[in-house]
Amino acid sequence: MHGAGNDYVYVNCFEESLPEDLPSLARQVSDRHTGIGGDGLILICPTDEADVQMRMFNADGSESEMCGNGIRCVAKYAYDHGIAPREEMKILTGNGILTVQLTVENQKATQVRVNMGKPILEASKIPTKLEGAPPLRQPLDVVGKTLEVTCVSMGNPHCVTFVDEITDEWVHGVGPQVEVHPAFPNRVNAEFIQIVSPREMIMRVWERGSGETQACGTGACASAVAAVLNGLTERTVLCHLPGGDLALEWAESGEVYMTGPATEVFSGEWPLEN
Ligand SMILES: N[C@H](CCC[C@H](N)C(=O)O)C(=O)O
Repeated sequence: MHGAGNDYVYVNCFEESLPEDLPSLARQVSDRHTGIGGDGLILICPTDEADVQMRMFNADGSESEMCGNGIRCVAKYAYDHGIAPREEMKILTGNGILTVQLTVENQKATQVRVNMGKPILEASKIPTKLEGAPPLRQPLDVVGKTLEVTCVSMGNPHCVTFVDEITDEWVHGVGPQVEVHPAFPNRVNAEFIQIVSPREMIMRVWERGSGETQACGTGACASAVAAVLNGLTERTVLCHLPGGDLALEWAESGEVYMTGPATEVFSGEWPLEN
């Protein structure tokens, strides 16, 4: 499945039992040459705390607290496959229980609106060694330049840099340095944002553990919060990503809402003895 091109291999753990070593399974299935191919592995699991539980692993096998494009696909899968045939659903994540609202056409979910919860702005909870709540336009030294970054967590850590034009040099040159910068004890996702208007922005991302992806839902939410805090956009903003568009709203109530697509591409079998 994919959400705006951010593709993961999903496993229905209501029906499958998996090996202990999930990080190595994530690395194997994510390989686009020797595996199935994806930005990572997402498990759809039974839980008595919500309709389903989501666990998400990056392509390098590291587990993340939250995945915005992933939660939309988890909700779609749970609805379409009868696990939770409800248009409003609760999903347990590493960032708590989140509520999603499905748009259904011909008995299939097509669009999903997620209440992503409130952004985490305390530097120590992002976590980052930079100062601030949140760190706003803080200096971050990388090879050859000092960035001005704004850091926000949506349950997972994000480091946002506003640029005049997003280039490969930013994403593939600077992104990997930001990901592993010592200012981020748990590493970080690195977003690069070009503001188009007070209600529109363009984003590319170098993800923690996966490299550049076509979209990043939590990253888009974190970037919208950073844009509002820096006075660059209104609280409702359309985010254009290489894989598609996400509609974001940082409501006055404090919650961030994200609306976007979710697509099931194909299903198949992966021989576990691989
Ligand atoms: N693509 C995901 C984010 C994955 C973040 C992951 N790379 C991390 O380690 O936090 C999304 O749509 O939110």
